[in-house]
Formats: sequence, C-alpha cells, structure tokens
Amino acid sequence: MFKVLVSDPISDLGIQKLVDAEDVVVDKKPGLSEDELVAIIGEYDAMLVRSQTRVTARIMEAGKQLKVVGRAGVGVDNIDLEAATQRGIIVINAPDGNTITTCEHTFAMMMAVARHIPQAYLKTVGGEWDRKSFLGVELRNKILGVLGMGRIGSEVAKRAKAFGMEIWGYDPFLTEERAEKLGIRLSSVDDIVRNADFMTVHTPLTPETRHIIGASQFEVMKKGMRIVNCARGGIIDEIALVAAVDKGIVAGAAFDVFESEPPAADHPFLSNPKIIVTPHLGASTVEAQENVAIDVSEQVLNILRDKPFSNAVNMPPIPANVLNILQPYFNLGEKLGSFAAQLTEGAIQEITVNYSGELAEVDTQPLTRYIVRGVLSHHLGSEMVNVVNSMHLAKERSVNIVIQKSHTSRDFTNLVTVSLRSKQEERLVAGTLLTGYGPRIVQIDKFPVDVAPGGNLILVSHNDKPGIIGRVGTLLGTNDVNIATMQVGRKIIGGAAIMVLSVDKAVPKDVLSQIAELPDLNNAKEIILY
Ligand SMILES: NC(=O)C1=CN([C@@H]2O[C@H](COP(=O)(O)OP(=O)(O)OC[C@H]3O[C@@H](n4cnc5c(N)ncnc54)[C@H](O)[C@@H]3O)[C@@H](O)[C@H]2O)C=CC1
Ligand SMILES: O=C(O)CCC(=O)C(=O)O
Repeated sequence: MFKVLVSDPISDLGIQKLVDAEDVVVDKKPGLSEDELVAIIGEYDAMLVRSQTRVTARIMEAGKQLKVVGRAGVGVDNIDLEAATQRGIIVINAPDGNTITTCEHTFAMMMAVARHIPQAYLKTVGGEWDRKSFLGVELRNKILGVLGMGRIGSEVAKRAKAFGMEIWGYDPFLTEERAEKLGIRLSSVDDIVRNADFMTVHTPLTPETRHIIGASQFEVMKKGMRIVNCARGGIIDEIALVAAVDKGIVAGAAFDVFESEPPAADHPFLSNPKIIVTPHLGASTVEAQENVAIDVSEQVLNILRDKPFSNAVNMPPIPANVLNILQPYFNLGEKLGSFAAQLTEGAIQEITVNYSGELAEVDTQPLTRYIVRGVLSHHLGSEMVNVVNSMHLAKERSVNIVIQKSHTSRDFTNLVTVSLRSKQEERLVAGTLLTGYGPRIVQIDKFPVDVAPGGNLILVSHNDKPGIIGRVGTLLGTNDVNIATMQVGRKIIGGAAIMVLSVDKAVPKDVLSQIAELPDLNNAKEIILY
C-alpha cells in the first residue's frame, strides 16, 4: 500500500483518482510546520503540495521512502530540487493546468490597475462617492511589454490583441518566426522598458530574472508605465519599484506575488495607494485547481506504480518521438546494466555504452539513466538509485560514463552494449529487442548468446569439452535446482566457452562453489535479474 501526504489545500475532485486507487492511502494534513512534516514524512511514498509547503532538504532527508513530490502547479521554487535529485526523489509539476487561469488573473490585475478598481471599491463601500480621483486609461492602442513568452505570456499576448494592444515580447527562446506567428514584436528588455505603456512578467524566478526590472531599468523607463507581476516575487525589485512609483515614473503596479510570502505587515506595497495586490491568487480558480490536481495525481500514481510518467522537473523532458523509440529499451537497459555489474569484479571505474542502429539517431540520455541505474543498483541497492539520481550518483562516485554511437548495426536492427571497467577487469554485455521474442541478451564478453534477461541465471565459464554440460546439470539436479533453459556460447570448437543457465530458484553459495570446482570449469556466478 502506498501512502500519499497532501500537505497543502488541493482540490478534492482533482485528487479523487488517488483517493479511489486501491493501492493508495491518502492523508490530507495541510498547514504543518517543517518540524511536523519531518516527524511524519518517513511513512509516506509521495507528497502533494501547492506553493505553501516548503519541501526542504530536511524533509526529504527524513522521507526515507519518499519517491515523488508532486507540485499541483507550475513553479517549484518551494521545493529543494537539488536535495530531491541527490536523494533520487522525482519532482513533478502540472505545467499546463493553470495557464489560462493565471493569464486571466493577469488581465484582471491589468484592468484593475488601469481603472483603479480596488481603490474605488474601498472608497465606495466606505460611503464616499468619489468620481474625480479615479480617472483611468484604456488598454486600446497601448504597448504591452511581455517578459517571458512561455505558456502564460503567450496567452496574455493573444488576449491583449483582442483589446487592441500592440504587444512587444521578450524571451530568450522567442524566434522571429514565432513572434510573427503570434503577431507580436520581438523586443529586448530595454526596448520594452523604454517604450511600453504596460508591462507584465511571466518568467520563472532564476538568477537571471531576479530583479530583471530594477533601479537601472526604472531610470530609463517610459513615464507613466503600469506594471503587473503575476509570476514570481523578486522578478521586479520591490524596493526600486516603490521608489519609481513615488517618483511618478510608474503610474501603477499590480502584484500577485512577493519576494517573501506572505509579505510583512509593514511591506511598502501594502500602504502605497498606487500599488494593488492579491495574495498569490493567480492559479486560484475551481477549474485550474482541479486541472493541476488531476494532472499531478495521475503522474504520482504512475510513478508509484513504476509506470512511465511525464512532467518531471528534475529530469530533462523526453520528446514523444524519442520516447517512442527508447521506452521499449528502458527495462532491457536496466537489466543489461545490472547483469554487467554482477559480472564485473572490483569497483567500477567506467561505464561505456554503445548504441547502434536506430537508437544511435536519437538522444539516448534517458536510456543511459536506466542503464546506469542498473549498474549502480547492484552495489547501492535498488531503493537508493533511480533514473533521477543515477547519473548524479555515478558522478559523485567518480564513475566515468562514455557514450558511443554506431549508426549501423551488423547483426541487429538496434543493439545496446554495456561495458564496465574496474581496476581488475573489463566485462561486456549486449542486448536487443527481437521482434516476436522481446528483450534478449545477445552477447556476453566475446561470446554470442541468446538469453532472456530475467530471473535467476548461472553464468559458467569453462573449456569447450564433452561432458561439461552433463556434469553441471547433474550437480544442480542433485541439489534440487531445476534448470529452465540453457545456452552455450563459444567462439571456436574446443576453446573457451560460457554456459548461461536459467534456474527456477536462487542457487545456494556452496552449490556454486562445487560447480566452479568441476574439472575444466573456470568460474560460476549467479546473476539475478528482477
Ligand atoms: N501567480 C500564480 O499563481 C502563478 C504563477 N505562475 C508563474 O508564472 C511564471 C510563468 O509560468 P509559465 O508561463 O507556465 O512558464 P513557462 O515555462 O511556460 O514560461 C516561462 C518563460 O520564461 C522564459 N524566460 C526564462 N528566462 C527569461 C528571461 N531572462 N527573460 C525573459 N524570459 C525568460 C522562458 O524561456 C519561458 O518561455 C512562472 O514563474 C510560474 O511559476 C504560474 C502559475 C500561477
Ligand atoms: O498553487 C498555487 O496557487 C500557486 C500557483 C503557482 O504559483 C504556480 O503554479 O507557479
């Protein structure tokens, strides 16, 4: 049974799939402190958060069986991603579910600041009928500068056109072609700051975007600009903004987010009549909360059930066309890694993976993660290593990873070859997917074989002489170990050879030693592939 902790208020309807799952128990405990979370997180496999819970390294350290942290929303700045990656905890988000809602909130804020809605409301409900103080401006024919033309920025731009605005956009990934398609002007931050009447930011908070609008931008800013921030506090320098408002450079500002949330009672925004604020409500609609909770619940279930998942934040995304090619090889890759690790004596110094055939044409990094997971799991334990942290753990242990690609494959459409080098030796295992037969190990060291990668295997190296197979079979039979299949590989008659036996149960150590002591036998190893 998997245990999932929901530590922020998250839509009940959205998490229904998790609640209904027979293999999952969901505990809703919003509003716990870090200490309280540290005390209980050890019993949970997954955690679902919005933006309030700060998922710190301490919490993850205490989350001994935590596999996934699901963020019902976009920004993951409340989650210590580095700590998650180090511990192999997958962090996923729900990037699409709140796009429109946040875009609409941006418009609500832009119109509210253009027409002084909150200020006028307060006076009116206070009994004053003041029609002189709130002269607004139209959006029509104004330049709207958009910093960050991702999901939300692009939706804002689309709607702003309907208001008759001219849109100037900046995003490091915005090309001329896309700008043209969106019907916007590709600009720089400086262009926007000097020319826009309204400006809205829709970037994540990164070292690069932190205070991207600060004192020096306010110095050259078009007088009378109105600024909206429904993305992240800190993108616009709060202190510099207040100064610019006071100097009359900025006519009004609308902020949904703060550098520190909630803001202190004496935060200068809260007493400035030209700055309107909401308490991080960008994503707060029934629809968005349902959407993000559904998205994140589905992916959490996939992860807990060891199924393919999407929207991992601490792993690069895999394009669908690449995933189609690689996915069938994930399991084989992990088993090849595990096989090679069990084969190799001594501390592993280098993992070389050769991809040949169609596989060589795509970005194989996701498959490499599985292979490295297979290699490291043998030594570190499969609980410790997953596809999120496998590369990181290898690097931490100074294991060099070499990737080679051969665009043609001699005998197979696709071939994955994993070689491990330790101080003592270099060993090799290769595998492929055979149509109609599934995954097969087709080479061990220099020997061609045809072995289904699974279960309990015994690998025997011996001299190719008559009678050996019989002797091994008899010894196993005498010890009540049933042989399911057997494969022999050799390069030349009478030379060195290997035998791979698939057996129905684990082989006692003393039986393995007895096999190794048989005449003309050099070595016998048990290899377990789950
Ligand atoms: N107020 C709220 O409740 C909500 C806030 N957000 C926040 O809104 C922001 C945008 O979200 P999405 O559009 O979904 O993200 P997105 O990832 O689709 O778009 C972000 C864009 O910012 C661009 N960018 C990165 N660095 C930049 C820079 N230096 N200058 C200009 N552009 C830069 C990226 O290239 C990307 O296109 C995020 O910070 C997110 O956390 C999202 C949802 C709700
Ligand atoms: O969960 C929320 O309400 C915050 C949404 C947000 O900021 C995000 O998705 O980045």
